[in-house]
Amino acid sequence: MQQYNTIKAKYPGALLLFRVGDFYETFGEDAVKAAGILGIVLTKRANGSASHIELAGFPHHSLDTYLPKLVRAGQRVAICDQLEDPKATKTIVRRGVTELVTPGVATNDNILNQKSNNYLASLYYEKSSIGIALIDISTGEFLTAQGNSDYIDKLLQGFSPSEVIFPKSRQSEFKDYYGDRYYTYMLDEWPYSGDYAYETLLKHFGVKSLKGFGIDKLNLGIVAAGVALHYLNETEHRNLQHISAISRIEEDRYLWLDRFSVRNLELIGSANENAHTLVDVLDQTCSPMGARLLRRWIVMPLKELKPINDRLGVVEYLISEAELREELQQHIRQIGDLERLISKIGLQKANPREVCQLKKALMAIESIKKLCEGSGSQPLKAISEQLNPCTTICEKIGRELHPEPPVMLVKGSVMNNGIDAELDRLRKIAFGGKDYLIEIQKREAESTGIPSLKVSFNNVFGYYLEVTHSHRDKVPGDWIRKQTLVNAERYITPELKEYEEQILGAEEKILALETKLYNDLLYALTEYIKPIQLNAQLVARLDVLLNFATISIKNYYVKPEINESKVIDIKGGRHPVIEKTLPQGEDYITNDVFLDSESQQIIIITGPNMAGKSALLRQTGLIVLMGQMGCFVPAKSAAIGLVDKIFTRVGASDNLSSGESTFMVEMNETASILNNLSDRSLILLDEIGRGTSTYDGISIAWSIAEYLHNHPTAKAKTLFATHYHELNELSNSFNRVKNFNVTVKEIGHQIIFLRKLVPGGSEHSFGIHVAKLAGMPPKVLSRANEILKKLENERTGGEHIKESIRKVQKQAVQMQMFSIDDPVLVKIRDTLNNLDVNTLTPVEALMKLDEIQRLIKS
Ligand SMILES: Nc1ncnc2c1ncn2[C@@H]1O[C@H](COP(=O)(O)OP(=O)(O)OP(=O)(O)O)[C@@H](O)[C@H]1O
Repeated sequence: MQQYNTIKAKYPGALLLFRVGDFYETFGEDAVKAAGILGIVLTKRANGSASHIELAGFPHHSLDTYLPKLVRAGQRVAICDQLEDPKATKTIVRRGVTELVTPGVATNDNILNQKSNNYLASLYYEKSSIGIALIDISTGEFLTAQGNSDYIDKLLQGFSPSEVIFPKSRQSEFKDYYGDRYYTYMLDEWPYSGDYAYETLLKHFGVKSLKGFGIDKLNLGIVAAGVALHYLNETEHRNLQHISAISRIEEDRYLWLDRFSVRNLELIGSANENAHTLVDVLDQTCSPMGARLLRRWIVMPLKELKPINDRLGVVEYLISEAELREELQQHIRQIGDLERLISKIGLQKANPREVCQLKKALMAIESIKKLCEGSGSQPLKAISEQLNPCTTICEKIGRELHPEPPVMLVKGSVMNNGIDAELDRLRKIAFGGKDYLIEIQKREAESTGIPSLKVSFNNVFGYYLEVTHSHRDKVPGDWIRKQTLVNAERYITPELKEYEEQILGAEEKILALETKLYNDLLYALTEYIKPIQLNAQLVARLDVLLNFATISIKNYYVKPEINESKVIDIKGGRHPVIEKTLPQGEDYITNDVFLDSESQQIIIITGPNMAGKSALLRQTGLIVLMGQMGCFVPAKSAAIGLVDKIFTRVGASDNLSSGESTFMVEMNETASILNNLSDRSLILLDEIGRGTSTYDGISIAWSIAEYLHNHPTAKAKTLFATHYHELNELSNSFNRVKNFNVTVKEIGHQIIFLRKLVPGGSEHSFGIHVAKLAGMPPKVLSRANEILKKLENERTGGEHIKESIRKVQKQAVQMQMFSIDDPVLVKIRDTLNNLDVNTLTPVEALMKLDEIQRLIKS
């Protein structure tokens, strides 16, 4: 217990699994927790003279079953092993923690999800900027970036780390922003010193500067990255050769999706667990690496023409080459999770069967290389050139490793015959010895005249000769009797014992020698980590492109035309996810959407509840996003002028289920769009302003639309779905605002959703009709209809608001005219422009303010 307590104290906050013989034991509070989580028996054992301590344990070979359960329950688990052979020591066996497994630092296949990365995020705060590093120890990826809290939040959303670490001093800041969204761990301040983190990185990569990685200017990112490595070291992960590079997340290369877009467009996850997401529809990859890369491409589409067109070109080629496509996919299926496999080699944790899989993967890569080489596509040829089947090491594995090795080394027969003379000799003794025993049996049976004589083995006294009682008197005098059974007796002889020793000794030596030879092979493999990692990346890329081709054929997608214009022209567009989930027999109604910065910048979409407004907004976002990912799109045709940012906002009550959005939050977030607009942005606003009273809502929605229209530089393309048909008035005063509505047909008291987008506004919301669809009692419905009629008759509703709006509009126009070149405003602007804020004292600032105020009053 003394040894236990010393080790336990070194890992505060971790649940310690303490190896005792064949068991992992937990004690005290840990035992109570483990018993609860794992459903194992909690017992007590005497601890010193008076007290007792709780105890719960499980057999060591069940670690793979129990460890994931503990980690998934949010525990940090320190695995404490016996570090020497108990037989070789007379005192207490030496023990130490060999791994600290946390949700974000895991290599066990049972903890990891094949199709997603398992990132650890490390954050470092400095004033209003944050540095971030993302590391996946299971794949070797290591990325860094820095920026404001919006950017960092968006990265966290996109990469969804399993654990976030940050300095203790930022606890409240982090909690205020994220609540309990992430599993977190807080570190002391000291590792965050710039020098320490920088040195840690230099040492890890064995370099003199970080320039080669292109991150030398990211001073905050460097601290976060250094601390991430420090944390891996603290959690006893020291063989990190597979983390061979770090790269900058190049913000400017990717289409910016604000964090709401990742969620609202339901790209890789949804607030509603049962909802289908884009990735569910798009993912038919053949390898885990491909599946993971696809997720990355979905949240980080491109925004430069050339790489997008390169991807689209390969997809188009692969669509036309069915045979090549199928052959490539067959080979990719053979490769398995090469990326995680090579990481295990880096961590020196790969088992013999995994090394055998590596050989198969490399052989498949050789075939893929040939197929791509012989293809008629330049980008595929380029992939072929970079693929490296690592023939030398592949042959070495084939020569040295048994073709079908067991998972565990202890089972023996891992290494081939003929690679080590000593191993061959020992095997002859161990296995040939058994033949010899049969010979002894035959010889003794003949010489003693006991035909039923048997040589057998048990754990108590090893090899023995068994004689039935009826032949007892034929037993020679030099045999030593060991055991008497009901109808037989067991004997040993000196000859038998001598052979036994040789055989058992040989088996032990074989295990030791095989272990050494196997470890030598593993070590030799570490030389190949980099080329194999590159292979894994290239295969992932190929897999995703093949996947795009496959699903484009299956789902009737077309090649989009991506261009440098500022026009989005989608004909016959569909929502890729909804079209897959419609009841049988129901067709998705296609729609055209045209947006540009000249004549149709903002479309106000009205229509009854359930008409398909949100679907239309989202499908437009998704089509743009898919096109810029390099995938074909669900439409008849799509010409997309490059989009650099997609912003999405959904009115407060749509988000209520996730408990996140209040009207206030909605407004804050909308403000952030308005401050980050560009000429190539696409904005999807879904019932903004509906979380408040009609008047407030309309006023806010109105002013946002007006702002977007009148923005001096950024004519951001906007789809604005709303229930407030009063907003149709906007088109009267703003020439780039156009009204559309999603049609329905009224037949008597019924409405039929036609779901077609047509020009023009709509007059009602049909909310009461939807209430009927939802099964509201008829009494409530008829009363609602009555009240509606009354309100409409009194004209206190729509018309009243519209009149007020018209007045506001007139004022706005007057204000604008007033502001164009008013000399007072010009003067104020010049005064402000001439200020040097850096040198201004507070008193001077006040005086300037006073001056400006007087100007206005004058
Ligand atoms: N073009 C379409 N073709 C077929 N079905 C559609 C189409 N658009 C939408 N739908 C179906 O109609 C449902 C409602 O659509 P959506 O949520 O877009 O309506 P909405 O107009 O935004 O309604 P609300 O105003 O109540 O939010 C969708 O879940 C989908 O099943």
